[in-house]
Amino acid sequence: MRYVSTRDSSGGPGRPFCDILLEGLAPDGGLYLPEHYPQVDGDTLARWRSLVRADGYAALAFEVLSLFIDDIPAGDLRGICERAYAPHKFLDPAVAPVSQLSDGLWLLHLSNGPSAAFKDMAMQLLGELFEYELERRDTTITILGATSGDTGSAAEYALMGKPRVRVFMLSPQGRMTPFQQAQMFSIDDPSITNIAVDGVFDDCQDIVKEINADAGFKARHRIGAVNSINWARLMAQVVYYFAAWLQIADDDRPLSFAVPSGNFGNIAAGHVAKSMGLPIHRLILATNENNVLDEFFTTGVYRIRGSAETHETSSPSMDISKASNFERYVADLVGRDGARVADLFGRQLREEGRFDLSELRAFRDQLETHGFVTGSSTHADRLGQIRRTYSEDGVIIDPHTADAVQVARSMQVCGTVVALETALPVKFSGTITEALGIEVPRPAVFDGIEDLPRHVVEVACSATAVREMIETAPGGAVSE
Ligand SMILES: Cc1ncc(COP(=O)(O)O)c(C=O)c1O
Ligand SMILES: N[C@@H](CCOP(=O)(O)O)C(=O)O
Repeated sequence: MRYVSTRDSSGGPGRPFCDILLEGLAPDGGLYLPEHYPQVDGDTLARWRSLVRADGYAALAFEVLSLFIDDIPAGDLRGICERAYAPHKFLDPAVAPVSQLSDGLWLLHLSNGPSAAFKDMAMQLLGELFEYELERRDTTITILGATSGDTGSAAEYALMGKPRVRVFMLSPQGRMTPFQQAQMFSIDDPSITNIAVDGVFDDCQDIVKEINADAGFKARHRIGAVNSINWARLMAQVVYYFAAWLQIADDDRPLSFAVPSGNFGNIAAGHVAKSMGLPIHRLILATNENNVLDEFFTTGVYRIRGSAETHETSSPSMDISKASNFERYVADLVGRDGARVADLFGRQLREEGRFDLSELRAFRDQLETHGFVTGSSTHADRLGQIRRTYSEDGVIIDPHTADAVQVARSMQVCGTVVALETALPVKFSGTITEALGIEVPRPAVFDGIEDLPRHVVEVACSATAVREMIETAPGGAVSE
């Protein structure tokens, strides 16, 4: 499989997987996509159903990833998957189990990994892939990431102690929950630098993109990415849509997935799974009050918002108003026309802050072809769904999962619906206590993290300031 940038109109040959794994963002500012989505037929799905039952999640991951990666020998890739998805790393050895609520809605549990959020599902794999490829090339990488609360700790847990990796993680100062801050900032590792930026998540993400666009700096420091701008993140997330379907559907019937959405990574993986032939009826996209994506699917207009218009909500990890991965979906909508994507994302968004695809035939047909339906949720909705799910089923869901459950329950989608559970409630205990009046159970592994010393530096919202930090930190520039 070869990969091309969403903004590439050259028609030239694509790049191999391991190159784009390390590169993250394409040099033209676009995001990498596979040249085509590999197709999976009914016989393969039937074989995978037996496989996942007998051999578990890692075996399924190997099968799915083999369709996207042809530059790692099969035996090595199998080992990578087995290490990434070793059952002992997850609170449930099934890795991504499902359960059903009494109203019929299913939950896909994705937050049983080391950092208690769905990001672990991809980040554990990325940690293994980076280590493997850096050793094979005998080189190093400087990971520059942005987090609104969950990507950061998942990445740091996955990369901590890996000798060829340095991490610089930007987060919006004061906008993460006390638990999320404690999780990240308590990490005491000289190769990990937590940077609290005076801004919102989108500012952090913009800094990451600006620094990536500086080709000289990127090459000098071997800048790589762990955000979902890195295709490997999305690819890993595709696996659990298959895992859910294989666990729930015992025939060929389609399922719908309700996905709490911010940066459009999680649901983009669902779009890829559907495009590969997984029987998916609807992709139900749920936003919080920061509803740029809901607005797009309702009107055809994509209008990004600045920090002043980005609400601080009780599902804070989704306080995002510029959804990075949306570019991948738009590339599919415009038939992989790289020049058009470059114009929409590289020019129109920068100059006008918006673009309008309402007249595009593919947009008008998207319900038929791609199956997106959307809605948004409020603080009151979130509290209501947390209360309802607890009182009806004794299950505590986190506020982001509650956004998905709210939108799923408010829609008349026929057939079976699976809501993606994206974090453990302990990460957002304030909101849970507000809803239920109880303390949230805490896995023993997180006991006392708030009392540990904090390792974080505060910087102004500027790429220059971050560049300087990378430049002066130990293990700096690489000389060829
Ligand atoms: C807990 C949680 N749920 C949902 C999301 C939304 O996922 P995505 O950004 O991939 O749309 C995020 C992060 O953005 C998150 O951290
Ligand atoms: N919710 C994320 C935001 C970054 O998204 P990513 O999927 O692109 O890494 C977070 O918690 O950091």
